[in-house]
Amino acid sequence: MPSYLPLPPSPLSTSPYPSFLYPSPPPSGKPCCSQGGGRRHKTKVAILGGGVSGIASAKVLLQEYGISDFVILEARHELGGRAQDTKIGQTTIERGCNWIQGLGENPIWKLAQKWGLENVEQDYSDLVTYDTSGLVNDTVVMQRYDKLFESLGEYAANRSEQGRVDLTVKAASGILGWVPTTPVEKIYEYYNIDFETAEPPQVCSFYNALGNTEGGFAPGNNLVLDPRGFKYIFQQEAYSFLDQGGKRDPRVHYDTLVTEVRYGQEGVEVVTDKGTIFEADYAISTFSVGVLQNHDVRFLPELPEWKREAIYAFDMATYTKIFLHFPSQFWGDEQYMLWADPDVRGRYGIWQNLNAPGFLPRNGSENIFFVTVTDSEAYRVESMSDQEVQDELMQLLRSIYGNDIPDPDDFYMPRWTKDPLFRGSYSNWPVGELEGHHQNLRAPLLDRLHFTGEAMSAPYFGFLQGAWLEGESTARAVGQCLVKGDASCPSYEYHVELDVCEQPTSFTKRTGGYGRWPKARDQTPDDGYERSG
Ligand SMILES: Cc1cc2nc3c(=O)[nH]c(=O)nc-3n(C[C@H](O)[C@H](O)[C@H](O)COP(=O)(O)OP(=O)(O)OC[C@H]3O[C@@H](n4cnc5c(N)ncnc54)[C@H](O)[C@@H]3O)c2cc1C
Repeated sequence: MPSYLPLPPSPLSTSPYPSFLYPSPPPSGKPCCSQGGGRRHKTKVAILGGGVSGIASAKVLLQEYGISDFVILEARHELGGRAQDTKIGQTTIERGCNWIQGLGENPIWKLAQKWGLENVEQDYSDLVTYDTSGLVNDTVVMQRYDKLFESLGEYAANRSEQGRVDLTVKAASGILGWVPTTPVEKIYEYYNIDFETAEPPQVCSFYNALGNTEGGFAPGNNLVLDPRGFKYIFQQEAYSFLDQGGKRDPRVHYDTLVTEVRYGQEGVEVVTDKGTIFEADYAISTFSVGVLQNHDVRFLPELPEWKREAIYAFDMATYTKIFLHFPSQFWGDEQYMLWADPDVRGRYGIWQNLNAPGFLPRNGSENIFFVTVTDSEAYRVESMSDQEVQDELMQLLRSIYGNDIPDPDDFYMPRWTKDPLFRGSYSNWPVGELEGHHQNLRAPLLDRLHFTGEAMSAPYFGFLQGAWLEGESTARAVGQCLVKGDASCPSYEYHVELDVCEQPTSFTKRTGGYGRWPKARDQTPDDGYERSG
């Protein structure tokens, strides 16, 4: 048997809590319930999902271990996963990931350079704020928040060093004196926390969610503005090692939905919606934690309780960008406009100007203003029609910029939570998720069924680099088992039961300092009104 862990005991034998979903037949050597009359294909490794993690896994298997006998099973018509785009007017806009967050050694930055991806430096401090009274003097609030953010970093490090328990970001902020009460204070906090984590401070783990936005790499957040879309670099990278120009490599099965994964000590069987069964020595699941939480794929035997605990203890957050295309630009040149809603924190709060200097040309035909909503506001808009959302947005914009502004001539809003292939936009580390939970999230089952994807990356969860690096590292584990034999499989830590006293959380997860935000102004912008403080 592989040495990496004691065999997880049968879910039924360790846990009095099987889920009520389906009966769990006892695990045997063969993948559970090995039967079914569909077409059968044998392969060494079945990669489930062709997003960034799936591509990185395939590349490592092939280039580092010489394993060419793999398949990628992808439900969509193309590779890239959450790197996907559409057009508004004549402009390509990113439905999903938009920034390269962290430069230098960040593998995503390296791919961007390798494939010549067009991107522009983002300046989060280039902003104006409005509330119901008009343009707001926000300097004092910003300075206070920026100070708080610095102290939060130090406080987290000190607490963690002393072995003190994790808190929510809201609790930690409150302890340090930040209790936002005005709409401007609330939107500025939202800009610094929710706009990154896609969940509110009362949910986010102080130690783990408040990391470094550049993900430990050299500072810099660059916005991708490329007509070929962000996905271009991932697809090009895949095509560079796949056969037949990539797109037609028979190992990549597009439009193929995985419906069931049967795992045992000798291998894995993967059943698709086409009735085909892939018999693999190993499988690598790249499904988002949202997909795992929603039972979109049936696992047999049922995932053990410790695995389910890890899956449900983590969060799949929702971050929704709503794009409006106008015949002319009526907003300012700043990169950001913050709206401090008087009633609901974060409602249509963060606007981005795609016509800022250095972005799309000003006064051309492509005038794009887009707003981001998260969490409960994202769920709210997802349940509304496009027209209802557009009407609300236009009412707000007219209250800010006047009744004369034109109607949009194009509109686009994705619905990530409703999409069964994703069930949200990216993961977030909530308070209550222990390091041990996260180790359980990553741990393979019976050494045969591996789990990868952005959520499994402790330092870079949520980010593209998390997806890429985790895909690579999982493929290395599988490659080692295949090439050197089961006895050399790397070990993964996992815990059938988590004892809170033995599982302290710490603030060392995300390396690279605490410079995630704040979006402090380097200098006071010349925006035509007097600032105090
Ligand atoms: C709105 C939004 C904004 C974001 N912004 C940024 C950003 O600016 N910077 C950044 O670094 N990251 C950002 N991210 C996160 C980033 O996109 C993800 O971390 C990364 O793309 C995840 O890659 P993955 O391979 O782990 O997962 P995925 O991309 O989810 O790959 C999984 C694949 O599995 C497929 N699949 C799912 N179910 C099945 C099934 N049953 N059968 C077959 N195939 C299936 C899916 O189609 C998908 O292709 C953003 C994401 C979103 C949605």
